[in-house]
Amino acid sequence: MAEPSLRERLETLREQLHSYSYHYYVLNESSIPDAEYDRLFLELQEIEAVHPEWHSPDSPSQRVGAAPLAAFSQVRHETPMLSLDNVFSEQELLDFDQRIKSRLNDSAELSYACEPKLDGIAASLLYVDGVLVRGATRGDGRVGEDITQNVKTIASIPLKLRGSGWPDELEVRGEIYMPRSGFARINDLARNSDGKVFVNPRNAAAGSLRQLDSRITATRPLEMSCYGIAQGDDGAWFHSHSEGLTRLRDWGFLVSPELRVVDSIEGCLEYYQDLLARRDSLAYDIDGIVFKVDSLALQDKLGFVSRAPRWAIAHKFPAQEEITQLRDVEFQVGRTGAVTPVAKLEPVFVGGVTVSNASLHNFDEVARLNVMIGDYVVVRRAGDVIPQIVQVVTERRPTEARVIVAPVHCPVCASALERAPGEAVLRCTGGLVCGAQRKEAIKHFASRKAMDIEGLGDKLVEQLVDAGLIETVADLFVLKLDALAGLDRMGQKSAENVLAALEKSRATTLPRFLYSLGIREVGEATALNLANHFGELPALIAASEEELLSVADVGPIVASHIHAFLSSDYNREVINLLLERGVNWPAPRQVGGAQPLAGQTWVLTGNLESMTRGDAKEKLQALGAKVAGSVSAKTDCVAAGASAGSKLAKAEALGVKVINEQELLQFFTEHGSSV
Ligand SMILES: NC(=O)c1ccc[n+]([C@@H]2O[C@H](COP(=O)([O-])OP(=O)(O)OC[C@H]3O[C@@H](n4cnc5c(N)ncnc54)[C@H](O)[C@@H]3O)[C@@H](O)[C@H]2O)c1
Ligand SMILES: [Zn+2]
Repeated sequence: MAEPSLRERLETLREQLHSYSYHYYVLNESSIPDAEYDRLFLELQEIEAVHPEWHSPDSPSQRVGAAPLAAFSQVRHETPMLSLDNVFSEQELLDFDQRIKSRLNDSAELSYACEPKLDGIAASLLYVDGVLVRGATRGDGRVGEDITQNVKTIASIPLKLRGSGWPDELEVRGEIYMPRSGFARINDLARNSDGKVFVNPRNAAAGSLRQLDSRITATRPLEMSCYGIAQGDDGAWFHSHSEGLTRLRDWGFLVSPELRVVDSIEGCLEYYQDLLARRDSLAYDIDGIVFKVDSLALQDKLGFVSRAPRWAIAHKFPAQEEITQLRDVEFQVGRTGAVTPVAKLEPVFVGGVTVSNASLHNFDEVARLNVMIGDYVVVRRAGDVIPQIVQVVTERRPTEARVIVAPVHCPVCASALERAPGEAVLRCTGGLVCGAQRKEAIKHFASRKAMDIEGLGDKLVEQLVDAGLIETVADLFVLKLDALAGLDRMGQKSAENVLAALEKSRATTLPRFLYSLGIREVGEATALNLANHFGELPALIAASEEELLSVADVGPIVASHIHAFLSSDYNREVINLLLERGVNWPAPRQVGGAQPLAGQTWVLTGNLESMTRGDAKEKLQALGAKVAGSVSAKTDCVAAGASAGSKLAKAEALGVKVINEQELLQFFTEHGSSV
């Protein structure tokens, strides 16, 4: 009874895997996440293991990659380019080690080379007499595509070898990949120009490399990291994998700086944990670790199976892309009124965390993804980037899937939504009438770089607004102890602390104050420029759009935002209340020519006792100085606090003027900047 259906399952799996592989290897797209592919592949292998009589040489389990595209000329690999077997758990890795040991009668010399498993596309480079003569893809492992012109555009691939001692013929293998920063860059470009947006760096690398026009490849940020040497008959010039790679490095190839050799499987496990912990901070995607028996003599003894060597294994990391269902879409309103569609997902474990929300950014993105409620989607969480929906698994779209309809009214205040011409973003027109915008505006006002009100975090702001205790930022300064202490999870002591922090925050600076107002597109730098330019608030409020345009870094759009904000009666009322309720900053100094440090570059280093480095920086900037992070011959002065280190030493070496904290304080006092 069960037999026929298992057989059917096998056929379905083979068919599906063939189709996914075709998309992946030939079209450079993924129909499903790798993790899903791996699960299906494993299921296939398990059925085939129980039913060896169903063996088929054409099964995906027996094959490497896919046949080359006819558009490229073909390259035959003298030494086949194989795949790797995978393990997903510590136990499976220990089993691998046991298998190795039981195959080798003597495993005394057994050590493993450990390398990151870069997620890109495998390539082979052939050098004759030290000159690159051919580049090829893996293809189906025996026949690949000739991509010589394309690999020549990749800067980390030497066209001629450095040093000496290479064999007459050298075939090097490695992974061509796209670093995450380059991937983000080309996708941003594509989004802004309606170009092709890639799902992940691997697809981007494959698509960029397999171009018939190498000029396109040349514009793509690709790199190649080498991890192997195809041994010809005269493979006697190196005796271990790691030795071979070290030679490659000498000859000018990029070899992973993470390469290590360990003498036991425990060392492999440690290596795995170490790199897993650092995964997000690497410049490129890796999907696991590759462990290889280091000794070539032992590799020879172990040999190969159909699609992979016995002496190597890939220990995969938890997936950074997973499949899940889009349950619903909610609309969030931000500080500037931008309405963001947020995907509510069936919770899924991806990139090391459980993800249940993902931003869909805006309606252009919804349209580009062609995503509907109820769809199965691929969620990617890699590096420190927030989770993204990168793709819809169209073949699994349920019949009851619903279109995501853009709202016409703000979900929070019911004001009309508008979409400025040429903008992808939908905005609530309610301004501070809108509760959502108000909450966000208050959170921003209290934040560290703004009014820096300690203890007034996001949660508390929400509570205060929801309880009707505050409506605007000005209301913060008339909060009563009883009301505060009466809030959930608050208590007398914390309430007192919040009031003390509010009291303390009243004394601020003009740039901070301007920044804290949350005017669209007015960040810290613009706020500082505005303060320096106008010197005092009334002059800024009275400024026309034209006058605003003469401020450094203020263009027409920013000028119109500033003008609109400061012209609103509502906003002016809030500003007046803030001033009435005690928010203040030091009186202005002479504006313009009176900036004693104009044109100078200063560097702050070491620990200051009387103020934070941020405060000192603000004061120096207010006096006209540019504050840099490193010392050079162009530095005018270094202010060094206690235990200053290398920057101080460098200043001294370069003969740059150095002052201590006392002298810095003195300077501030002389120039009317209170501390
Ligand atoms: N999503 C899909 O639809 C789909 C389809 C087909 C394959 N896949 C993915 O591809 C995998 C199978 O593909 P595969 O056979 O190309 O390769 P693989 O990723 O399982 O392992 C072999 C490859 O690893 C690469 N590699 C990276 N670093 C290496 C190193 N240091 N040493 C040796 N090799 C290194 C090489 O390119 C090599 O060819 C599957 O596990 C799946 O995740 C996904
Ligand atoms: Zn609103």
